[in-house]
Parts: sequence; structure tokens; C-alpha cells
Amino acid sequence: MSASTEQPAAVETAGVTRVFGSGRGEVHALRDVSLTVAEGEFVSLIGPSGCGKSTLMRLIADLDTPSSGAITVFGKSARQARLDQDYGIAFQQAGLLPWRTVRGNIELPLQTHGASPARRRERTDELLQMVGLSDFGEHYPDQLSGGMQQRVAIARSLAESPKLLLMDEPFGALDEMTRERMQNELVRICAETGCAVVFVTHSIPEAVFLSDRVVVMSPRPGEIRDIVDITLGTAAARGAALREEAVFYDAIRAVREALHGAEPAVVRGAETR
Ligand SMILES: Nc1ncnc2c1ncn2[C@@H]1O[C@H](COP(=O)(O)OP(=O)(O)OP(=O)(O)O)[C@@H](O)[C@H]1O
Repeated sequence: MSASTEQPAAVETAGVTRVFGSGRGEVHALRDVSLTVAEGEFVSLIGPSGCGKSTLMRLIADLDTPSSGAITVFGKSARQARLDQDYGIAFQQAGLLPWRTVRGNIELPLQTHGASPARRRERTDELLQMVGLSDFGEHYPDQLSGGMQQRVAIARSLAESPKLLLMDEPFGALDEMTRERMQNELVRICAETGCAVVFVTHSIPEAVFLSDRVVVMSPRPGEIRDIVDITLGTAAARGAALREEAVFYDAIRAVREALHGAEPAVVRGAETR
């Protein structure tokens, strides 16, 4: 992906290691993680609790710095990509500004990039409808449930149709029906906008439904244990009916086997339902 004639990868991590603390308190969170996410590719990270998934996301988003190794985003340093706001972020904690209304939060990226008030209103209306919060535009984040706050954060991350989305368990606090609806929407949006996504989840079916590749990580220190190619076809083929099909279950089994390795161990923190 880094050849000069090709487009730079959406994300490239090369030998990324992150060690927290020092001496006896050292925690090796990630070891030698090399991963390339192509433009337009949907890649999920899955692995046991504490294996460094969020750490990797924070490093890509330049909210933290690797102990060694390098990260580029569209060929730029992680820092430059953050300053240029080259991607949308939806992380576990919604990260909304409590003093702005729901509408004000969703509009923020549009405002930063100088969209006109009319354009902002139109786009925000669209997004509010998409995440099922049309009646809550004038509410403040602390007036919403955790799942509603997450949906606001997802709407905000999509506001500018970015070429890259960094999503860390964005659907974790949603009820099952809303979660499936948001998954369907995300597949549609990715097909429409051609955006790349790096997506952290504990749910194997969710990873399989959404992804082109599922990156399976080992317990701490997190390393890439395996990468499973998911060949379920284009967005059009990934309709709700796919969830009932044998190929879907085959892909789930492949990821589960990669996650559990040789032994059928119970991997804490990874849901197989
Ligand atoms: N700022 C920090 N200081 C010290 N240790 C940290 C810090 N951030 C993360 N860690 C440690 O690094 C390891 C990886 O944490 P991380 O949150 O990335 O895991 P995760 O795979 O996202 O877990 P989960 O699936 O439970 O969300 C954990 O052992 C955690 O305690």
C-alpha cells in the first residue's frame, strides 16, 4: 500500500508497541502491531478484554504515543491527520460537549470546517433522523440515556462523510434492535461514501457482519494473532437476511476458532452470540 504509485493506506501501523509505566509496574499493552487498512476497507479488531484494542485506537487517533513503531493515516503522521481532522471518531465514552445541545454536538465538525448554517441544519436533520433522535435535537447530553448519547456521537462522527472512521465499541450500549439497525446503516454509509473504518467490538457476529477483515488479537501484550478475511460480498449482499445465512455462521466460526486458538478456551470479554 505504501508504493509511490498507489494511494496511501487509510491507516498503517508498523511495529507498534506500547508499554505503560516503568519498572515493576510496567504494563505491556501492545507488542509489534503491524497493520494496514486500505482506503475504503472495513477492519474490525477483536480480542479478549485488556488486549490493547482501545490502546491501538487511541494511538491511531493521536490521543497517545507509541513506545516504539510508527503510525501513518493517509500517509501523514497521526498528529498531522488529527490536526487536519481527517477522520470521524466514535469512542466508547460518547465524548460529547455537555454545554452544547445534541444538535450543537452533531454540527461541530461541520462548523469547524466552515459549512453554512443552512447546510449544517440540513445535514444535522438527516443525521438526527438516521440515529432515531429527531425529537431530541434541542436536548443536552445529560438529558439522554447512555445509548442515546452514543448515537449522538455516531451521528457526529458521520457528519462530514469522512474517508476514515475510528469506532471503539460504538454500539456497546445499544439495545439489540437499535444495534442491528445501526449496523445496517453503517454498512450502507460505508458503501455510499467509500470510507475506511477501524472498528473495535466484543461481538463476533457484529465484526463478521460489518467487516472485510477481522483482526484477532492475543491476550496482553496484544499482538495480531490472526487476520480473517470475510467474503460476504458487497453492501448490497449484506442485508438483514445475511444474518440467517449459512455463510454468515461459517465466518463466525472461523473468527471464533482464530480467537480461541487451538484450545476451545473461554475467552473472557469476547461475546460469541
Ligand atoms: N493510561 C494507561 N496507563 C496504564 N495502563 C493502561 C493505560 N491504558 C491502558 N492500560 C492497560 O493496557 C492494557 C490494554 O488496555 P485497553 O483498554 O487497550 O484494552 P482493551 O482491549 O480495549 O480492553 P476492553 O476490551 O476491556 O475494552 C490493559 O491492561 C490496561 O490496564
